[in-house]
Amino acid sequence: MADQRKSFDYIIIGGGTAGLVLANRLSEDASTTVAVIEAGGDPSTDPRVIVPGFVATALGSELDWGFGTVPQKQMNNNRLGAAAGKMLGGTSSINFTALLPPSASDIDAWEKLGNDDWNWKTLSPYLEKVFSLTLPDEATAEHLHLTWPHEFAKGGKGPVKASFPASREDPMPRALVETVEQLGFPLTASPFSGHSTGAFGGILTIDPATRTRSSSLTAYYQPVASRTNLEVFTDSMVEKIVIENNGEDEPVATGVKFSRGGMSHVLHATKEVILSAGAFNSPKVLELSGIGDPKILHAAGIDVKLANPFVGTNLQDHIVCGISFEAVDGLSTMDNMMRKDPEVLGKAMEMYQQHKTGPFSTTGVTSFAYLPTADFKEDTNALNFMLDQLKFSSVGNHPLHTARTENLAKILTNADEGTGQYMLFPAHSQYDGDTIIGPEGFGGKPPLEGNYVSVLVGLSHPLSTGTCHITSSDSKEPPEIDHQYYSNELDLELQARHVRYLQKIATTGPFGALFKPEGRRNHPDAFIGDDLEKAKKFVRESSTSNWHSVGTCAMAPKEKGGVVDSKMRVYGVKGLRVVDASIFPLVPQSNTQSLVYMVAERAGDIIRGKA
Ligand SMILES: Cc1cc2nc3c(=O)[nH]c(=O)nc-3n(C[C@H](O)[C@H](O)[C@H](O)COP(=O)(O)OP(=O)(O)OC[C@H]3O[C@@H](n4cnc5c(N)ncnc54)[C@H](O)[C@@H]3O)c2cc1C
Repeated sequence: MADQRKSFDYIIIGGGTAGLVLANRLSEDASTTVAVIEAGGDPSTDPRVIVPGFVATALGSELDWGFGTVPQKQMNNNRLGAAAGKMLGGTSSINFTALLPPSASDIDAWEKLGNDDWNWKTLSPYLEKVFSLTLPDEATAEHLHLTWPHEFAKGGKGPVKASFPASREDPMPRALVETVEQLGFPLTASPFSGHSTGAFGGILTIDPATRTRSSSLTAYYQPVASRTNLEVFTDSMVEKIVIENNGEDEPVATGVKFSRGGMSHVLHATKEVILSAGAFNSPKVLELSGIGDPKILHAAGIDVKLANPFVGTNLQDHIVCGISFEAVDGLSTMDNMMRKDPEVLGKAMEMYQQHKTGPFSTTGVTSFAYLPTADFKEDTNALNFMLDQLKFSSVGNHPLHTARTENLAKILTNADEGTGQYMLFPAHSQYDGDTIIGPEGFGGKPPLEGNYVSVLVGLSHPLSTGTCHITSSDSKEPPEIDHQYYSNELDLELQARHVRYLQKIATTGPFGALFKPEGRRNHPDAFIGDDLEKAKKFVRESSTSNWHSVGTCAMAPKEKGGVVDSKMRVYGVKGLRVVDASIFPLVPQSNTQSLVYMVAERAGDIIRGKA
């Protein structure tokens, strides 16, 4: 044990993205004692975490919980990877570093469903509190058409450092922006404004000075690690929250039981236990502690302390599918890196070590677009049909389904809102079959021959929801994860339309000029043409997780499937909050790390009575 102290004001379960933000903020007051209990280790000196381009080597290793879904019925029974970081920094230490803030209307929808004060106005100031953004030099900014980030760059003073990965030598990001503009979708506003559609050069949470990963570990923990009122217990697996009935009207969370080095320990919390174990492990810890659906708890042999059938439900993710298009000769892609060509890897290492440039200085993703469903722009019949189907789809498998369909209907009828998030990755990608990343590494499948650029699209507002539950009382056993991707047919319909549209993007304007007209693609079924049914077939067989799982301890009124209230307090238990991606009631358009940081900062203010 780091110390002999056994009692703390706050005990945070999970030193991940949200957990370390809270650890920092709550321990600002030197008279408040804070403990963090983290299952993984401290990767502060691990190159797999520090060097952005090594990200693929961390996936599937001991730094990753290595979860996967059960076979997905609507996806040819494929089992999809469900990676999550297991170390200080959590998933912010293993993610692809893309910084895409949420859209305002999606956050406002959280308030509309019954979470008072959770709207864009109250949440957006935290963007500047969390992130600081360094602009590239003028010539690169000009090359990338970067007119929009200046205001944010001026205001953002937060500890998580962000920068642009694209360089003037790379024609792809600029070409994508110009082509998407030509297709009628110019960038409407800054992606930091909450009201933006169109394409833009991507921002990554990479420190521009050192070209290393900026995470909750580097930004929120390392600078305050010497505080004597903050203790972090690594390699410590939480088994359960201690919940007592002290004769009060409600049970009280009084401490945390965890194992370390084969020994069991208990820490006592004088104020609160805060659960920040992530979208898969937070419901697991609640269930192991006797909070959840009595049927699930009984089957696992656990006594019920508090019945709530919604724990571990409402699991959402931005399911993603993409086409890799064969590049024209001479276009430099990352395919040789993916094939682990020793000469290419050696040169890349030299560039990184000597100049902090080259493929290892980035995670590879360079540009993005938030786009509406292009088909609906002209085909109002198709749009109206979709809207009608949404009305009939109002009975889903979770009470929040109505809020989800209402939000999607609003978005579909507003040309300024995206339904798909497009991403450019400068190499081939193949997602047919199972995509669980094992020790053999990322991708799993033999690399394709040739040079490719992948354009991927993630469904911004999925209607399908799934579950994440324990099947055993043993905390070492993984939870059973079942996203039930595409179980709502409208998800398939929308995704198929987006994926079909990728072909239009890859054959238009300057971006189209980067590909061989009759070139190869990542799968024989990726030659979709106009055929929507073909697109659906490809989507079913070749989609994978965008690693944005959220929602399993939803913040919502209890009757709407809530597990926590709008102050993130677990219903029916005193002294227990959940603060992490699991509380998102509706997954918003965004990459999830930005919102996890924002939510955690706001939670810190709520707990300290500042919000
Ligand atoms: C491979 C990958 C790539 C991604 N890429 C991006 C991206 O480019 N951009 C983006 O915005 N988002 C990305 N995401 C998503 C984003 O990073 C996550 O949504 C976010 O970091 C989750 O934060 P969290 O605090 O909810 O959970 P985490 O950061 O996962 O923190 C949970 C912590 O709790 C610990 N823990 C869990 N159970 C226990 C236990 N029983 N005892 C003790 N400790 C425990 C874990 O080890 C972990 O440290 C990616 C995710 C993955 C998996």
